[in-house]
Amino acid sequence: MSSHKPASDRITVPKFVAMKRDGKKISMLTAYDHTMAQLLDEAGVDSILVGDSLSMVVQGHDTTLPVTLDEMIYHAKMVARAVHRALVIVDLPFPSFHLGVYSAIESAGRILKETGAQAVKLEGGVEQAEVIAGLVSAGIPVMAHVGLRPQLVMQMGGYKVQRDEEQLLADALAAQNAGAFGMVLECVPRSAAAKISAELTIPTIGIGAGAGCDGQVLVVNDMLGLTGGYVPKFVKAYADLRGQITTAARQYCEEVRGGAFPADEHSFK
Ligand SMILES: Nc1nc(=O)c2c([nH]1)NC[C@@H]1CN(c3ccc(C(=O)N[C@@H](CCC(=O)O)C(=O)O)cc3)CN21
Ligand SMILES: CC(C)C(=O)C(=O)O
Ligand SMILES: [Mg+2]
Repeated sequence: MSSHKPASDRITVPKFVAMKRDGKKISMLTAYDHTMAQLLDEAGVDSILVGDSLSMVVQGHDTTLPVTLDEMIYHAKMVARAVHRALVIVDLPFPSFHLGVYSAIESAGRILKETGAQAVKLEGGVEQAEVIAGLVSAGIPVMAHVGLRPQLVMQMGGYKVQRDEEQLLADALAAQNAGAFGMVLECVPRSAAAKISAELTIPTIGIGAGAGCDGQVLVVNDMLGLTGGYVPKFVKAYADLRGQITTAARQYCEEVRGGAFPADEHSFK
């Protein structure tokens, strides 16, 4: 299916960055497949993240560590095929950027070549500055991810609010200086997030980081009320799709069992 929208509608990396300068808040949501990406793009979401959260949300793992680069690429292809306006960003999974700049370019290069996405995201600030700079010098737009970094869950022993302001600012500045075009700020006190956002020229996209960020991101399953297990405190439920899907599926089962479905209009003469 070809797009009828002019190419000028597309949110490119420079347009994404300009939204901060223009004082426009940036909306971002995750998506992992074609249907959801199409819905979000048509709803006008500015950016769609193919997050490694798909390890938990789609694949049912306990952490984001198991998802592979090949699996990220598989999902990113479905998403990018559906999206005409939003900036599509793909998470570099653990440990596809930890073996040095060379391996990071190999991983991120595959994402850009094979999926149709426009940028990658990686967890890290100060300690990933060299990798960010290497990717940028290869022409690959990089979003950083500072604060709570779910790929460090084994070291942290859980998902906790990150309160070391000095470290947070150092990470954010290192990512910006290395050439990142934006960054996610995850699970940091809102005062720290606001201070960092004011300090930086590139946009900050908050998740559990308060209203002072330049944009917001949520895991789409969480905000739609689709997540079955634990949902973090920073999530707002904009729908109850679990309830609606359960009701619909129950009704279907009843109607099949009782013979009410299919009616004549759902079959052929
Ligand atoms: N469905 C889903 N939504 C997410 O937002 C998400 C994932 N999965 N998986 C990867 C990470 C993990 N995330 C999480 C998970 C839990 C907390 C959490 O429990 N936070 C505590 C703070 C506890 C503390 O600081 O001691 C909270 O009370 O919300 C935060 C972020 C965010 N990401
Ligand atoms: C929640 C966002 C920021 C993320 O990294 C993910 O979905 O993996
Ligand atoms: Mg992620």
